[in-house]
Amino acid sequence: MRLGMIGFGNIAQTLLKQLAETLDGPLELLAVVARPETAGETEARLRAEFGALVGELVVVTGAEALLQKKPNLVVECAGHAAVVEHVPPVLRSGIDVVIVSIGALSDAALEAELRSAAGAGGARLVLPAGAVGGIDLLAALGVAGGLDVRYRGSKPPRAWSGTPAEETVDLANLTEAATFFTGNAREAARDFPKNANVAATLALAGAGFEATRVELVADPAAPGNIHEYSVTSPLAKYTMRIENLPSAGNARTSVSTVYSVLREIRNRIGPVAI
Ligand SMILES: NC(=O)C1=CN([C@@H]2O[C@H](COP(=O)(O)OP(=O)(O)OC[C@H]3O[C@@H](n4cnc5c(N)ncnc54)[C@H](OP(=O)(O)O)[C@@H]3O)[C@@H](O)[C@H]2O)C=CC1
Ligand SMILES: O=C([O-])CC(=O)C(=O)O
Repeated sequence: MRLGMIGFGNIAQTLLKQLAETLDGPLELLAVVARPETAGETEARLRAEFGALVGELVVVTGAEALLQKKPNLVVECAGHAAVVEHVPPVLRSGIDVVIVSIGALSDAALEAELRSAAGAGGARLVLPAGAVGGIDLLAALGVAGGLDVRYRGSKPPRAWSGTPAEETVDLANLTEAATFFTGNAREAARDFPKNANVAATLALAGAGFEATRVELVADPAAPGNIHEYSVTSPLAKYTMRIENLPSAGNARTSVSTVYSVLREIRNRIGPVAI
C-alpha cells in the first residue's frame, strides 16, 4: 500500500501504531502532509517512531507534492481547514480519500466541490462512521426517506474548552450537566469543528443537515464522550448510545475514531470487507 496521510496528530499517530501491528509487511510509501510550520518536527518524529514500518517516508506541505508520490489511498485526519485545502485536488487526480473531519461538509459549497472533484477524477470520498455507530442502518433507512433523527452529544467539560460553549457555561466550575447548544447538524458541525463531526456524519447518512436535530452537553459526570441518537422511520425505529473512551492525546476525540479509519484501510487490503 502507498498511503498518503493529511495530518500527524492524535488520530494519525495512533492509527500508524495500529497499522504497524496489522500489516504483514512494511508500507511501500507513507507520505504525510504537514503544515509548513511543523513539517520539520513532523518528519523527525515520523522517522524516529515509524521509519521501520515504511519503505519510503516523505513529509510534504501540499497536495501537489503528495500526488507526485503516487499514493493509492489518502486519509485525512487534520481538521476542517485541511479538507478545504488538500482534499479536492487529490480527488480530482483519481485517488480515493477517507476523511475524518466530516463536519467540513456542513459548508454546502465545499460538499458540492468535493462531490464534483470525486466525479471528475473517478475517485471516491469515503466517510467513515468515526466515533459513532449504526451508520449502515441509518444510511439504508435514509434511502427510503421519512426519517426523524435526534442526536445528543455529551462530553466532560474539558472536551468543550476553546469552543463557543465557554460563552454560556462556566466549564471549570460546572456541577451538573448543561445543554449549551440546541439546533441543527449544519450549525453544530460548523460551530464545533473539533467536536461535532458525528452530527455531520449522522446528517449525511440520514435526514440531512437541516432536519437532523442536535443537542450538545457538557456533563461533569460523563464517563467519556457519549453519542446518543434516536431514529424513527416508516421502516424501523432504533436508539443508540455509545460511551466512548476519549483519546489520551485529545479529549475531544474518541479512540474508536482511529479504529473506524483502521477498518476502512483493512477493508481495502484484506480478502473480505466487513
Ligand atoms: N468523524 C469523527 O467521528 C471524528 C472526527 N474528528 C476530526 O479529526 C480531526 C483530527 O483529530 P485529532 O487527530 O484528534 O486532532 P489533533 O489536533 O491531535 O491533530 C490534528 C493534526 O492535523 C494537523 N493539521 C492541522 N491543519 C493542517 C493542515 N492544513 N495541513 C496538514 N496538517 C494539518 C495538525 O498539525 P499541527 O501540529 O501543525 O497543528 C495536527 O498534527 C479533528 O479536528 C476532527 O475534525 C475527530 C474525532 C471524531
Ligand atoms: O464528532 C467529533 O468531532 C468528535 C467526537 O465527538 C468524538 O470523537 O467522540
